[in-house]
Amino acid sequence: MRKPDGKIVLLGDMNVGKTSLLQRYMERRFPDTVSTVGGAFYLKQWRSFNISIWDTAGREQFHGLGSMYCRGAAAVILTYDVNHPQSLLELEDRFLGLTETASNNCLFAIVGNKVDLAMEWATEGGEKEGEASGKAGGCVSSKVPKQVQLEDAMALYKKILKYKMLDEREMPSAERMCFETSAKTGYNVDLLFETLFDMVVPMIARQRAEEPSQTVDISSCKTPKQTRSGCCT
Ligand SMILES: Nc1nc2c(ncn2[C@@H]2O[C@H](COP(=O)(O)OP(=O)(O)OP(=O)(O)O)[C@@H](O)[C@H]2O)c(=O)[nH]1
Ligand SMILES: [Mg+2]
Repeated sequence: MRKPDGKIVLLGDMNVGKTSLLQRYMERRFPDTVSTVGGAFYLKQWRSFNISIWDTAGREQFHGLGSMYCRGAAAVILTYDVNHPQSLLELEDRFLGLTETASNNCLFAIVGNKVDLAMEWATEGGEKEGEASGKAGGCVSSKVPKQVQLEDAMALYKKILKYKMLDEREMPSAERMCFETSAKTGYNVDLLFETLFDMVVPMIARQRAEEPSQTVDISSCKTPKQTRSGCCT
């Protein structure tokens, strides 16, 4: 199997839905999940590139592994639960530091999952969206007001660019990189992953073009002169 050309990593607190998002996208379903131990990855072919998408454990006890999974990552998906403000704070307090090992021009997406549980989603017609994918989000009465607004995620995105000393003018806008999703209904899940694939592939192609070619052009090598004793110099 060819080494993946690029890597995307999902980070975030336990229970925010990292595994569910990845399984919704790769397996087109919303299965029961158990809390992730360590990490696992899927391989996705996008155009002519192989992208590995790494799911990581949010539990504190696996925290140290996060920077290993982030090594060389082209994009990091920082995931929170729109119904739990603490899960957004954790991204800055606990997870951002793990991304030091990611590539210098690593992209950051901020993803607020479980939007189907938020009241606004139901009234903004998200309910219909849920029905479209055959999974209505349930009656409005079971909803709670969304606790984390998209503006909060965009503010964090801008903070991350500053923290990484990246020029906002050269990076994708916060509007483009902040998503609200539901792994349960599928809402915005394809949009999230495929937006990132489309952004990561040109970066990989550029990186490949800049790498010294692995093959040696022997035609340019001079033929070694033979000494009297028959050794080459
Ligand atoms: N309603 C709803 N439930 C979700 C959604 N995504 C995940 N869940 C549920 O939330 C729980 C945790 O989901 P996981 O995908 O295991 O969360 P995780 O972030 O991978 O958790 P760790 O592996 O412990 O880090 C499970 O019961 C999921 O079914 C969603 O979009 N909407
Ligand atoms: Mg998981």
